[in-house]
Amino acid sequence: MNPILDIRNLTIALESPEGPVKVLDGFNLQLAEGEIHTLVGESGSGKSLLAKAILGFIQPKWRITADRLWWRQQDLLAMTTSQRRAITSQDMAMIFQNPASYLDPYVRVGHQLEEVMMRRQSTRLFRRKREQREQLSQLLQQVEIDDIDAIYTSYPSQLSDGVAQKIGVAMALAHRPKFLVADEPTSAMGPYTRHQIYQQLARLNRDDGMSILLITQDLTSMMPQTERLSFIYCGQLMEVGPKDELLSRPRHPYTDAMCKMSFLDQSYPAKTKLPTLPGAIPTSQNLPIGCRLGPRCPNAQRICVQRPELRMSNKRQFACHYPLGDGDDNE
Ligand SMILES: Nc1ncnc2c1ncn2[C@@H]1O[C@H](COP(=O)(O)OP(=O)(O)OP(=O)(O)O)[C@@H](O)[C@H]1O
Repeated sequence: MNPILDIRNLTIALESPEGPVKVLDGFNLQLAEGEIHTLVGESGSGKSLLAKAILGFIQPKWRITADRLWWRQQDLLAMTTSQRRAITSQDMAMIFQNPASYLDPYVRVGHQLEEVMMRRQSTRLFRRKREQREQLSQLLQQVEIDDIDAIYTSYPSQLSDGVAQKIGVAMALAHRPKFLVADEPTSAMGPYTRHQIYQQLARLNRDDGMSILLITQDLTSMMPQTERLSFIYCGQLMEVGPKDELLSRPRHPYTDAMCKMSFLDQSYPAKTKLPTLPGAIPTSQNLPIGCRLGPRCPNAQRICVQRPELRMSNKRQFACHYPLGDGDDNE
């Protein structure tokens, strides 16, 4: 695979009163051209920070290091801010988790959408206002917004969370990006609308070759079209590989737990105690040493205070001293 996005050993350290905290700890991710990839991890595991690091939405006090943070073989960390911005605005887009973070509360939604189209598309396409309006209407229909006139004249505070999220999807897709990072893009939507939005993203993937990194807290909201999955826990990569292999035969105890928690492989009789990992996700001030899953892992032993190497097994990689199904390394 010649990845369009190649991330190796990415670490993001944030300042805290106790000193720098590695909220992302040596993370790896490779994305092939046209791939749909889902990143799964519980709240606070560093998914959004990873997305922001890829797109360059970085605060000056974050310390970011990596052996590689490459986009199409270009080193993003070696670029100036304006070089980076040019690549991001031309090739990439992000659907943010919280629409309020990118909608201006004082400006009508229609005006904000027009601004995005004007900024991101070639002006040649917008010789006439009518053309612009038509394209916007098409875009809004694609994200399942029917009452376009009403939405146009609304202020963000007048939108429901679901509609605001759809506007976020439309804004991200306006310039037909080559790479989309979708951070829980449908969390405020019902299952039918989620399905429609995922269909639309899959269409753009098929027709335009748009690569997609979908971010989610649990497997029930992943895109069904996902080809590969990555599991992240407390900033560390646990396992990555083809979706079907990981779901049918997880090697990492964390992948296994996430599958069971998402009820993917079992149906539970009424009143059965649901499977969860013991304990709670640690705060960033109390991160365990070595494998950060250690204190919650059913397989953990003393050696787990040492960080396990990422092991390669056929098309998957996992970081665990005591993986499930050991002896399967020749799968
Ligand atoms: N700007 C920031 N300043 C300080 N700490 C931050 C900042 N952004 C995130 N964090 C911390 O970094 C860790 C990872 O946060 P992040 O938002 O990436 O998690 P996440 O996996 O996206 O969670 P969620 O699924 O709830 O959005 C958390 O402990 C969070 O509190």
